[in-house]
Amino acid sequence: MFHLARSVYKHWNLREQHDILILGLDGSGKTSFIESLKAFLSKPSKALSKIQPTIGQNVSFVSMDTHHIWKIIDVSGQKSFRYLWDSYFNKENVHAIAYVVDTSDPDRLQESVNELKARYTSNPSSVDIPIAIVLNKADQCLNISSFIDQFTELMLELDVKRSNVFQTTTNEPNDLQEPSEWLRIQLQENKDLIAPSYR
Ligand SMILES: Nc1nc2c(ncn2[C@@H]2O[C@H](COP(=O)(O)OP(=O)(O)OP(=O)(O)O)[C@@H](O)[C@H]2O)c(=O)[nH]1
Ligand SMILES: [Mg+2]
Repeated sequence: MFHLARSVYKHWNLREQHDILILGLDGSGKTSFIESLKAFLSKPSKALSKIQPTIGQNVSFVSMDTHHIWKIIDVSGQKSFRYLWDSYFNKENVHAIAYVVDTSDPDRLQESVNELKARYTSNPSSVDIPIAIVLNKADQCLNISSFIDQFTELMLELDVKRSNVFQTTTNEPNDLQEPSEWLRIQLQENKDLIAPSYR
């Protein structure tokens, strides 16, 4: 009886963990996006002005509620670290992706599209991973439609099952509501394809 009660108690206390991969070119605003998400969720967060370019990768854990935790993997976008993207861009390793794009720099739009496309080409089953395309630096964007068109076309061309496009400015934490809520729903609805881990 004691053992039964203990296992019920243990099961009740287990939390669902989802691993969220944050990718995008250097300087697109990935680390700012993560810190802004923490601020939106009223968690301790770093001042955006103190963020330095990421060297390699950083992992942080964010409690979403009493039963759900996100392991957020922030990988550097610098060219010399992009080889690291490949080790995560795989449905065995992540439950969802946020792909952050700097919309203040149209000259790098094609590079951003090409880097994402290349990951799907080498890992075709990644189309099962929900992906939020985060069109960031909306405060400095002059022509958002070319970004929306290119990424929407890419998602259709690759037949990605669950994708959506969002516009954000990282010093507006409320901008994080829509992408985080969308990801939360996708993670639950996609459980049959990519099961969470428990901790
Ligand atoms: N105007 C504006 N600047 C932003 C926004 N988000 C981030 N930035 C700035 O963009 C620069 C790069 O931000 P990071 O968050 O370090 O970018 P990153 O993608 O993590 O870069 P790496 O770690 O080098 O891959 C910083 O100066 C940020 O303050 C935004 O929404 N609007
Ligand atoms: Mg960074």
